[in-house]
Amino acid sequence: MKATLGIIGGSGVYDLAELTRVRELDITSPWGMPSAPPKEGWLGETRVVFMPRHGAGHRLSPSDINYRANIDVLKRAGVTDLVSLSACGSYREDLPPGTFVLVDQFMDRTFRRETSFFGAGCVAHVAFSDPVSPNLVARLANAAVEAGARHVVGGTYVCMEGPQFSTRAESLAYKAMGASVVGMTNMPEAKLAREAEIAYASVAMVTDYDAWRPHEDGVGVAEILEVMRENGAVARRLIASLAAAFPAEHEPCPIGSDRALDFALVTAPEHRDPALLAKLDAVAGRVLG
Ligand SMILES: CSC[C@H]1O[C@H](OP(=O)(O)O)[C@H](O)[C@@H]1O
Ligand SMILES: Nc1ncnc2[nH]cnc12
Repeated sequence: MKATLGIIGGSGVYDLAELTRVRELDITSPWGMPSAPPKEGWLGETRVVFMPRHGAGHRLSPSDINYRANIDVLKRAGVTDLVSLSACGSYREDLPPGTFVLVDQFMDRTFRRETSFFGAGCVAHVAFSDPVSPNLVARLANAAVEAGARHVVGGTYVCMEGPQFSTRAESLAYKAMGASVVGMTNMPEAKLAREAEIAYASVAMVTDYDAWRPHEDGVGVAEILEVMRENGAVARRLIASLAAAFPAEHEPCPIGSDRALDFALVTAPEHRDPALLAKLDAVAGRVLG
């Protein structure tokens, strides 16, 4: 299978100026409107499909993003490997603003989002103990070195609903729970990518220390925007390095992200809802035939 690298740009990353031969893809989704039409382009020999998570001009708040439509459209566009770029707050002194955390775990504290493509009429339970693709993380780590990005491999991203930032009590609680960073968008995005059999990894780019530190003002968006601009420039270099060394053929994921549906469907074929099956044509087409 040919590899296509998907990039979801978060706060501060609304396009990838380095893409060549760019064209907007006209893809509709049975799951509704994606944040923006996906853009196809090339970085060297690597086909890239880019989507700004919050839409043009940062129109959508984290709770209003149609994560299902975004992932479905990226699947239809042929994305095999997906990298999320996200701003985040830090819970560790050793992860100061400017650090890129290649997260390997998530905690989901969201409560106002559609979290699955599956449900009544076609129930599926995908494995999610290891939510990111180790291959992609290894490639991102190499790219981070080349791009001169301060980075760490591994970390736990807690996803809060937002859009307000955490209270100090919440911030201290997430830190005590073992979270490394906090953001508002990687859930359910990572879950949906797994259901769609797309290998996923997230670059969590620290912009602030959230609200847990004593004697410090809480987090404010003005400071975040400033750091975000600097992080965004480094992120673009990182993606260019990642693409430069990206394989032409999709590498099978060692933890099976790209075959997540092999044993996941539990609804008996005769009890499946044809209307839902029709909507699953892209996401689950490989196993539904
Ligand atoms: C503008 S700061 C808060 C905002 O930034 C992060 O978004 P993204 O993950 O898309 O970079 C965070 O999750 C909030 O949505
Ligand atoms: N402190 C924070 N909390 C939640 N999302 C964020 N995005 C950037 N900084 C954040």
